[in-house]
Amino acid sequence: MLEVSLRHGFGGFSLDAAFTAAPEGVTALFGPSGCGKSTILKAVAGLLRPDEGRIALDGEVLLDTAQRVMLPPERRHFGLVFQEARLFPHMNVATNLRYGLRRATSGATGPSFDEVLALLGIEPLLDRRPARLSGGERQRVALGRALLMRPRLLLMDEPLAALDAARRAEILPFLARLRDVARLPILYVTHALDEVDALADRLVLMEAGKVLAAGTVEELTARTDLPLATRRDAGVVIPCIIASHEPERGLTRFRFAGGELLAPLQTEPPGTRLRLRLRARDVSIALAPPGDISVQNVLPAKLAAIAPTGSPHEVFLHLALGETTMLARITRDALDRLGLVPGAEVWAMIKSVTFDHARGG
Ligand SMILES: Nc1ncnc2c1ncn2[C@@H]1O[C@H](COP(=O)(O)OP(=O)(O)OP(=O)(O)O)[C@@H](O)[C@H]1O
Repeated sequence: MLEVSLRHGFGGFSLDAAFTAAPEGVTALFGPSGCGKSTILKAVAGLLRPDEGRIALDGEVLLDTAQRVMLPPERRHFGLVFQEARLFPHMNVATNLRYGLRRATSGATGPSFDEVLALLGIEPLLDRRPARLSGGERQRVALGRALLMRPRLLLMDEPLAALDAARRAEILPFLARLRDVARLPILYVTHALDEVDALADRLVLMEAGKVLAAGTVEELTARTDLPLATRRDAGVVIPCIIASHEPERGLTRFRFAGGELLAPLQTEPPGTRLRLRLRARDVSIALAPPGDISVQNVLPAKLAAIAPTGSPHEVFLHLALGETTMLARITRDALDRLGLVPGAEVWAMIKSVTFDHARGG
């Protein structure tokens, strides 16, 4: 486990943040520009000495300002990936990757050279120089080089921010595979919610140098008291599994901890784990199961709580479907017309669902 506790000041900005990251999987530092995400990453990497702080990985202290301990970056054995790939321009891809292998942490295990090539799909690029690669290809090579150093932790600072939408979509599945295969803690800085949906297991929500909340993506997206809830795409992210395909209807059936959902036909085989984002604006409520409607997904739910949205005319409903919480955003007028009160048994009608990438079998 990575434990981070930091205080640092730059002129008008002060950082005061503490959080932990799980031994495996992606912990995303998420928040608006200037909230201190990169400063945290630099301190964890050993590139910045904070005014005060303590950082430990699996119990080993890397920084403790009170004890005057600060391990230099090279002794931390962390892999770093930035917005721009920072490859050696005069070396081809193969040589850039072998550089990573030469710097590998001695005694550490990890994917082999060939496994990294296959994982990131970079075998066809081996003879090329970085100038002849697309932005997405360069980032895949940078990831490969970082992975071949057999790091104990991967630090990624907005690795997709410099790419256009098409390149981002191309590289996200590679990052998801890397997360599933690498068995490392990954600290991932981003201000893009689609990257959080696709990659993050845990979320550290930041604002103005402070940690607002930390927890699993499922927990935090189900809260209505955080800035996440003010976004147009606010809504819960829920883990689910492909139960079956119904190709003649063009549908795939998903199972989650609160029931089943139908969505447009997917290509992954049954058994594949995915996460769905159910936007609160796409969930509406009925008191009785409606007939003759186009909405595919109508599920029984219990109204657990009613919460403000920040708009005087709309409210959030926290809906309990078995173990799963869903959010609906409806008008106050609808709330009054239906006479909804906590405890009410309702039907949740889900107009659409959006997907992230496969989550490792
Ligand atoms: N070396 C520095 N000297 C002075 N101020 C700095 C320095 N580095 C960062 N800052 C300031 O500290 C604050 C936090 O910066 P930081 O880069 O950590 O934010 P961020 O959340 O990563 O932002 P972004 O998403 O835009 O990269 C900002 O106000 C920034 O201007």
